[in-house]
Amino acid sequence: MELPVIFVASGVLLPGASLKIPVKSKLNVRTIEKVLSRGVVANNYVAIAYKVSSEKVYEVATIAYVEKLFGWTLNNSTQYSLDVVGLHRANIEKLTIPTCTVSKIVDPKEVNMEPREKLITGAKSLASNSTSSSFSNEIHNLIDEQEYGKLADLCVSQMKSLGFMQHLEFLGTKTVEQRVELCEKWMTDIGDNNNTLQLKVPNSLALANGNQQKKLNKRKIPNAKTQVELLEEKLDAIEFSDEVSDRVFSELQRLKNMNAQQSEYNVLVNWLELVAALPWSTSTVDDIEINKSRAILSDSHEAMHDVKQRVLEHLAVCKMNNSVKGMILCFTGPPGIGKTSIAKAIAQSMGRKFHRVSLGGIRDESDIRGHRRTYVAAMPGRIIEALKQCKSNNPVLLLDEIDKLYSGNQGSPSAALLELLDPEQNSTFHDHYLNMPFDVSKIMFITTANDIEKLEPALRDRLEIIEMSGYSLNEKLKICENHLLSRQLSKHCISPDYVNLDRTAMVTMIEEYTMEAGVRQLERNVGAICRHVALRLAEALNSDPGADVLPEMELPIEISDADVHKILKVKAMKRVRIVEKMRPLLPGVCFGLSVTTNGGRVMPIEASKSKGTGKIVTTGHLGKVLNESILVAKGWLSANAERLGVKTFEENDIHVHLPAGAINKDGPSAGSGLACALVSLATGVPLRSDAAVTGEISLTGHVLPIGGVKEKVLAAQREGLRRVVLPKSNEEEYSKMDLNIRQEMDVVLADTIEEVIGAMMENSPVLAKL
Ligand SMILES: Nc1ncnc2c1ncn2[C@@H]1O[C@H](COP(=O)(O)OP(=O)(O)OP(=O)(O)O)[C@@H](O)[C@H]1O
Repeated sequence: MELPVIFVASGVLLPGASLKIPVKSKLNVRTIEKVLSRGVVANNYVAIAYKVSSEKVYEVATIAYVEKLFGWTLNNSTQYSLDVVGLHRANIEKLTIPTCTVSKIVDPKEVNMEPREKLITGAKSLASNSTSSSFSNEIHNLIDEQEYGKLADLCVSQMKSLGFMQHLEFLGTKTVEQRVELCEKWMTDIGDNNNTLQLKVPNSLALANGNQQKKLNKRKIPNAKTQVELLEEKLDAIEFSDEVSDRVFSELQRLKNMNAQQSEYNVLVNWLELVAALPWSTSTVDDIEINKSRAILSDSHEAMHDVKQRVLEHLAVCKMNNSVKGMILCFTGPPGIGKTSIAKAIAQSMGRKFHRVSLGGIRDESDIRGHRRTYVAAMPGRIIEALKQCKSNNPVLLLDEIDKLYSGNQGSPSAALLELLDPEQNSTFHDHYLNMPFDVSKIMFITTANDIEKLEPALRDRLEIIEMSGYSLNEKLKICENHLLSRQLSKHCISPDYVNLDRTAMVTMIEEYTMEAGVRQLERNVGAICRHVALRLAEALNSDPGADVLPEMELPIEISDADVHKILKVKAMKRVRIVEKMRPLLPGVCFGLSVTTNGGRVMPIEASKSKGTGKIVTTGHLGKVLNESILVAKGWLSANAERLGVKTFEENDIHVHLPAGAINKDGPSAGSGLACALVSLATGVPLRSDAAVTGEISLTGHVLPIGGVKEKVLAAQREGLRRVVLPKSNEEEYSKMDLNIRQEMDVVLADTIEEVIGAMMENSPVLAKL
């Protein structure tokens, strides 16, 4: 049989025993990378071969089963750790690295063997000295079944005082008889030397001693004792760095010397439990294949081609670099557009674990870094807690809503994030509770934010920002058909054959019952439809509980747009179309466009005049920049009044109002809209009621670029407007938009205020004077 071969120079794996092999040599690492880590962690068999000198390999090997394979990188080199269980002895026939051909050494049946008293007594003594109940059970089973060869194997694997060569000698024995003899000999030797096995003690005395021991055990506080022992076992199995190891084991020693009644006892136990539960050296092996990643991303997400492309580029760099150090993605955009779900897809395509840490509303630095152990009810921070749950030190960690961190009295959480996300510092991330450095540099951090402007500049500087914008109607339809519907149907346990959701019904659901850039409300609406269908199905089933088929019901249940109105009218608020409410437009009213954290929206601008002295009144919670834009628009109009043949507002007071008065509004992009509203007010000519405008203006009449082009155009489309006037300088962003939207919308690119007014007014005498 041909098996991958792992070389070991100390420690022998006997059949029935298990062994943890830290794989450090290049030869073994290469074997693992070539053969073992190809997508499989367990279900692998290997031959463990023993190096007796630098050139010589012992002729007998162990065929072993790989229970676990861990991989991690240290100083740019990959290391592994194998957990193996011994199965058989085997002769090495041919050694061709990375594999070798071996033939099993088959033991003759053990049934005819006379009971071996010496072996049995020694084994029982070993069992009674052992703390592991599974080991003593196994010993007793083997004694009962008279499997003396296996019993000898198990006993010898526990004789820690034997050397490497002695263990090899034992492995090389060809018959059960030889094995048992050797084992008995060593049991006696050990008994002579240090009494470990206590073989010399007469049976009756040993029994009495055993009883005494049991009584003593009863008197101990069993839980407290076992807890510390278990902790020690767990800690022993972890590979710590020297610095951490010194600290952990000195604390363990302190715990052992402590009285369980002391108040610090539990604090120390909890701390050590955390240390033992953290993945200090446990990582998953990255499995990045660009084609596979591309397929995962496109299967799980509709549209967002630019974002997927950026993500693939990012994954390619991770693959080439074999590291994710210093690459922190930040998905930004309105809610419900798939920021969280694309991060999940990234983790899936890398073969890493995924964990989401929600940072919304955090005010306290200790939420991230933990509390010092001296505080009552101290806890580790969210990062260490996440690592504990992931059980791997290289997960994809999603730091959700980093724009919603606030600074409180207890320090600034953003400052703690700075250290966490700094590639130079995060290999020694310091959690106050853990109070030891933990290497978080292998974690792939992904962050999300609705409003990137709210981030601290230093934090923003660390992030690679990927802007995501809302979806058009067609994109939402595709998402609904291919993802949301099937997800909601399976959530409500409804077969897709039972419902048919009409396309017009979906359009109604999107246009009339949602007003969002993403698809979260849409998913909720689909959920409401599914609940309605579930109710109808359940009612039909109730009428005849024993029926296999649904009685008197035509399947699939057709859901038309009329049904959508019926179902959602009671459950969801029908959206108010502000544009329709304002039509027909009066002179002085203009549709502007703005971007909020919920996506783009159409923002009406209203201007009216009354007799007065040229004063300007503004209402609607306008910010400083917006107020200044009004002055700029008025200034431009006054300067050009003569040319346009309009009166300036010297004998009038002007009132400018932006509805939805409770919402703060600011920013320069309303400049073009304000200029249009004032020109319309001055001339008495209403603006087009199917058009919206956005753009900053200068006093001399130039139209300057703005942000959020896609969001604004999509908002206009959602509101049923046909024309959008954009600054010419934003042409590039506009040209990157979906072809369908560009064909559907009539977008005018303007460089000057005159061009804007030309596009916003039709058939007006003013146009001739421009
Ligand atoms: N392009 C898409 N294709 C398929 N499903 C999508 C797409 N975009 C969003 N979804 C689905 O919409 C739902 C909401 O997405 P998600 O929770 O990722 O939004 P988010 O951007 O993280 O929102 P928030 O900012 O509120 O956290 C999810 O169920 C997601 O699968």
